[in-house]
Amino acid sequence: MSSTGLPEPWTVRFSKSKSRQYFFNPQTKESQWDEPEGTDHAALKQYLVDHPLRVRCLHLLIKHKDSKRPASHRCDPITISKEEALEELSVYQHKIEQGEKFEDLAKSRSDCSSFKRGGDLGSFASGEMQPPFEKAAFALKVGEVSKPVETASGVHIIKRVA
Ligand SMILES: Cn1nc(-c2ccccc2)cc1C(=O)N[C@H](Cc1nc2ccccc2[nH]1)C(=O)O
Repeated sequence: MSSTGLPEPWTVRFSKSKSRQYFFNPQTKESQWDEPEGTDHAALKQYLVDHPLRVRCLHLLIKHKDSKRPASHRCDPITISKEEALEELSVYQHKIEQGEKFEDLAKSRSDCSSFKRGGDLGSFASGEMQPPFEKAAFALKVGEVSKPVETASGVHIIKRVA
């Protein structure tokens, strides 16, 4: 039995087309919706808590002059330095710690086009976001807020919501 709770060599994957998880045997190339016979259901459940196939996050992005796309619905062009962006982000970090709603802060300040949805990026799997963002997002527990995260887009605060 592997740490997944699945009998070897079964793995668990996510079907984007069906928006549900499925099970795949890399030896036989079989795939199926149901858990394979002999699955330790409790161990599989815990594995998926510790290793989510997908996460859903909100984020607040502050771009700077060296961002890969230094443009925003808020103002063009963006001229602040990365240091100034980090300084401003720390103000929002404090507001979040003081209980201000993440969505409201993202709507008012985020330079990502997801601002209109309170920074909601929807759910995503590994491989869909820039690596530093993915690493930070998948390390969060549901409800947790990250420390500042730097990507080529700028500097972010991330909140995992599912
Ligand atoms: C990844 N993504 N999703 C949306 C989005 C999602 C839902 C609704 C509207 C927009 C926008 C983006 C996006 O790349 N936006 C970029 C900025 C950006 N760069 C990111 C890097 C990682 C995660 C989110 C990021 N957002 C932009 O507007 O210049």
